[in-house]
Amino acid sequence: MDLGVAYEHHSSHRAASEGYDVPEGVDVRGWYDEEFGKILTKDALQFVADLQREFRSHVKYAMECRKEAKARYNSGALPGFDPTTLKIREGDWVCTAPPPAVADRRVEITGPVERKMIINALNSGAKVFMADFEDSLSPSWENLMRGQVNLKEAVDGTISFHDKARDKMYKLNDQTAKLFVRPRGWHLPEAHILIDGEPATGCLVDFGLYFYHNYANFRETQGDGFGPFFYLPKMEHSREAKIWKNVFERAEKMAGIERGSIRATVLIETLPAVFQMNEILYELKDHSVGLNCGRWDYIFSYIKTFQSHPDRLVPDRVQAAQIPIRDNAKANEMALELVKKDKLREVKAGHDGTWAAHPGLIPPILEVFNANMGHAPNQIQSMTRPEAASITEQDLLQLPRGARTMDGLRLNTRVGIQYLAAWLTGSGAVPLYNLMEDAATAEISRAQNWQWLKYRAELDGDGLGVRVSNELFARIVEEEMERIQKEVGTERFKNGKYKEACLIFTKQCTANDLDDFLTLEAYNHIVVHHPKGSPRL
Ligand SMILES: CC(=O)SCCNC(=O)CCNC(=O)[C@H](O)C(C)(C)COP(=O)(O)OP(=O)(O)OC[C@H]1O[C@@H](n2cnc3c(N)ncnc32)[C@H](O)[C@@H]1OP(=O)(O)O
Ligand SMILES: O=CC(=O)O
Ligand SMILES: [Mg+2]
Repeated sequence: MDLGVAYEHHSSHRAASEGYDVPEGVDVRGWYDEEFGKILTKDALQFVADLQREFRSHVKYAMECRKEAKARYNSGALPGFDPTTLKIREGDWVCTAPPPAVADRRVEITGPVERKMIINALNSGAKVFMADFEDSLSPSWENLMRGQVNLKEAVDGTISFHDKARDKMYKLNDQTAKLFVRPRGWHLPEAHILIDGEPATGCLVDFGLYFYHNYANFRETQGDGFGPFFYLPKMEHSREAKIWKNVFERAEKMAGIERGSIRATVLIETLPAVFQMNEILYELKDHSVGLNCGRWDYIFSYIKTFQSHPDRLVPDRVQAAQIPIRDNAKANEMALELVKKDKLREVKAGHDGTWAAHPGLIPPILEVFNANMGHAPNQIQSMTRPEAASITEQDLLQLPRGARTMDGLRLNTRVGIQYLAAWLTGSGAVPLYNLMEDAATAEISRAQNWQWLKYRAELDGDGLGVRVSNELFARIVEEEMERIQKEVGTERFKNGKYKEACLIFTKQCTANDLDDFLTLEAYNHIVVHHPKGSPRL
């Protein structure tokens, strides 16, 4: 496997072999840092290696199954309910009750595992904080390992941060949000940790290190005897949930804690998973704390699943997630109104809670949920949805409606390149044009451009009925790069990774076949192996 990784000397970092004490078969290729060494202990790495060895063939098989499903969709099939699991969909079973610590989750804040953000999020007044190794984190060695250090201190309650420029100290309040951790999706490798000569599975590293170091403290101080708690992203089938169930049970056994202690909320954010919700819950039923929807990845997955279905071209993505607009009171008011409308729809549809990408959104969201949920901690018992039983495959596969415009193509390109440039330099979530952009929204930009190029989509709204072509796209890329340079300034443009981002983004938009994930290729550009004794993979 050639990951095309870079080999660099980090003058401030010592060789891995000088520091990390690794178990048999484990090779840490990321640089050595004393703080990271407290996470990458021999015992913790042994636990990760045990998980990897026990589950790697299951993960490989699940990824092969994804490929087979993709081949079926590419030859015209539509996703649908699996007739062989009808019994599960119609069966009389329930998931275990939510642990008391997280019975009320009416507003949850999300954000990367960055030190200041973790403290701000835990102090934000939200019921839950989802600390993210996924959509909002660029998975560099630095970010991942620093993130583990930060989370350990957060669970210990000792985390602090000094903003030197503002001489401001950050520390935890007495009352904090309950912590959930979102590991990476099953598809991403962790190229800085080799196990038996192969890159480890990214999410097993995220989960394994976090669980190993925090389960005991978490259960004592945060989970009322349960936990730790997780969010599970980007799954496409219940067999992937089953791997998580087995991983959880393996971890519970290692820790000597009761089965069902670890709890997880699954994000339904791929089109195939929409037809697997019961099956996913069934697999995880003793470890479940419900489902949530990931709308941005869902849109991306819709495009990806229907990549060979030109009758399903999607309209302009229009916008990503709202965040407050600081310098324009009127625009801010309008943004908050949009957020409230969106959240009202969710609470009325029976959601027990919702996500906020920024602390400034918590008060308006709480207002909507409090007004509609009253004093009940959730709507599990009170909300009945009789019509849910009659939802058909057709309902879940409606054709997209809406306009495709030149502005949409331009915005996808401008935002996609800027996001990727930020990601390559270590930022996985960025505010762009007053919206929150992360890996999922960037995937929409990239996949939508690909789809429109592939099928020479006709763009409305320009009055000329222009069709998207490689020539048109090349011109747009050039113009949008000029615009980006003007907006960010020549110096930042020159020193940033805009050109590298542009190359990766345009290559993927114009590829003959749609790459499965933008971040899978981009990852090769951020892997930095310590050179000592490391032959090319
Ligand atoms: C599709 C999905 O998967 S959604 C989930 C994944 N995405 C995310 O979680 C994105 C989360 N949001 C963010 O990362 C940030 O809000 C951004 C990057 C979009 C904007 O961040 P900033 O530019 O720092 O925003 P802004 O300057 O308005 O921040 C004001 C304050 O709020 C804090 N803040 C902003 N967002 C968050 C957050 N999500 N969690 C905690 N604190 C936050 C900032 O740290 C800053 O704190 P300070 O006043 O102490 O310095
Ligand atoms: O993870 C959330 C999403 O919308 O994607
Ligand atoms: Mg997502």
